[in-house]
Amino acid sequence: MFPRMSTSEMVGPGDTAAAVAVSTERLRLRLQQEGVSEAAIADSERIVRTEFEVLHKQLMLLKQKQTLLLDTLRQLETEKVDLENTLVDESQRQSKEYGSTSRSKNEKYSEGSASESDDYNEPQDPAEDETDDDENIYFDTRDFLSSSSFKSSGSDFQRSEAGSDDEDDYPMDGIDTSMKSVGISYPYVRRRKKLPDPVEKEKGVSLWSMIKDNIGKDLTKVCLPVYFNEPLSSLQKCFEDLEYSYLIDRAYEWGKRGNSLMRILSVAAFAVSGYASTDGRSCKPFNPLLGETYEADYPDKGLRFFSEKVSHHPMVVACHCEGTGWRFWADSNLKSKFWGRSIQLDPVGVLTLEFEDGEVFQWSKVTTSIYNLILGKLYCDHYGTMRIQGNNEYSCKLKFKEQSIIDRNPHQVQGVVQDRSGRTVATLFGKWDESMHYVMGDCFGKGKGSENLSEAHLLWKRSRPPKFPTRYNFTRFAITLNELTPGLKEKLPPTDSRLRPDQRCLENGEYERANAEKLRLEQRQRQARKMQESGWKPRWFAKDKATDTYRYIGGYWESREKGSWEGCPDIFGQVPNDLMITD
Ligand SMILES: CC(C)CCC[C@@H](C)[C@H]1CC[C@H]2[C@@H]3CC=C4C[C@@H](O)CC[C@]4(C)[C@H]3CC[C@]12C
Repeated sequence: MFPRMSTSEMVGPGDTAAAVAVSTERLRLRLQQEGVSEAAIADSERIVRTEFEVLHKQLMLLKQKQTLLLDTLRQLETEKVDLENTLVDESQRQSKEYGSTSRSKNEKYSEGSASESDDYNEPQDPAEDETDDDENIYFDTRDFLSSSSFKSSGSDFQRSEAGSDDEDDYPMDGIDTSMKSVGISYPYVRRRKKLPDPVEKEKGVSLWSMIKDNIGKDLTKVCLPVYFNEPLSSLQKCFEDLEYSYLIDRAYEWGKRGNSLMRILSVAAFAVSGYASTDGRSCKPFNPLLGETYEADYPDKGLRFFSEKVSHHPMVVACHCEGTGWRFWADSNLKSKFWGRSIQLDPVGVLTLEFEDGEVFQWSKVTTSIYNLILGKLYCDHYGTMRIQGNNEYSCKLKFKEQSIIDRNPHQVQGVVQDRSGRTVATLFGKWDESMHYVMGDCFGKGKGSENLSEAHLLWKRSRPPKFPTRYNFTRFAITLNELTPGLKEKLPPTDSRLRPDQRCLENGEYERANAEKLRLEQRQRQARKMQESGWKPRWFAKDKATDTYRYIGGYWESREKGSWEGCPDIFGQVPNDLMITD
């Protein structure tokens, strides 16, 4: 950040004579021409030399001062970042210590003063300024969750902690009893619980050392060595958003029973739940090659998912998922901004969830920022407003609170469900990395007390961390995504992410080979722009002109059935000579 000075440049005043040689030759000649005496000439020479020395000393002193100043600045910068990290670590540690704090009821809700929240009742205006009032409307969920009133009603909140390994996928604790039958008919599928043990020992490389050479470039296009990657592609990462698909199953069931409020509440919980897997993850997913695909056939979740990289410039990934009684699709493109010590990612694109009965919900993702690129532990946060627009009675507005460095209680999400007249019928609150609850009515509205918060009902709770932790901080679900389950390899098209060699090598911990393969594929990928310009089209998606989004055109699972993958290029293989770029 600051120009470093080499020690040889930092010459002290004592070195002046050695460092500078002033020539008085021309002066002497000139004075001789004038017939000045030798004594006067020698005198003049001495005067010039001493004056110059004084000047030089002053210059050196200034230079030294500048160096010191730069060092102090550098030191301060380091200390500032350290301090920020300590604060963040400390607040995270504190927020983990549930139950250790017990505050009085009055104190408990003091941060959630009732008066500011009437902005929820305003008609929805996309241009409205959302940040101004954000600071005040969040009450402390941590304190609420540790309150005795809540503990009694949610006594089984902790229960799944001790549960057996497999019941985790479908947690029932705290959920309406009538919903317990949803999804129980899905078959059991055996999936792996750990990643392969690494073959090689990994080397540490500093991220900053990589970034500093690439300042000013688009960071998504910077080629980083494989150590910064996790063994998943962005296509597979899309599927991570569906980890808690049982919330959509419940939403479907609620709607079928005529309870559209519970339907939208479950959909809202689903929209938040997708963020839980980003907690503690600090590696980059693989950037898929143009035309790369990923399928996830998960009968154990009652769904099948499919995604394809549909554009390289800009990078767009499209996905389509068919569940039991619903369909979900999205295309996403990230706009990134580099802020020096952090990167801001703004997802562009709409997520759509359509139920068999015709009810449709649409929403967009909030902003994600990645912090501590230079120093400290990398972490990400999500913030902004998410609006879930329904085509029926209700819509929902969720606010993801931006974390500040002194935040005792980060990752908070709060929201309201409103009917068509704009009346708030239910309130949601929780944390994107923990759980979401709802309360009937408008409990943050004007003049409302927060007493009814003790009536909160659990909508979603994050699954337990895996039994075998990975260096990538994968969730149990993420661990299963790149698995080649028995018989699957033979059914996959040659474009599936699971067959990408560098990613497979990384998963196996063969870092050297992974790096070599990554370089080779990146070289290949350079033709992507050319391919796109010369009319390349995605194989399974097409752009819908009316909505400007990519929609699945169908046929993937049918081709898979037949095992015919004509028109699916061998994107991971060697580049045929006629396609090589020679420039
Ligand atoms: C500079 C590099 C090495 C470090 C950054 C790596 C990690 C933290 C970054 C790289 C890509 C990022 C993901 C890209 C896209 C999305 C979709 C968005 O809707 C939620 C966040 C999420 C899921 C991001 C989370 C953070 C992420 C995983």
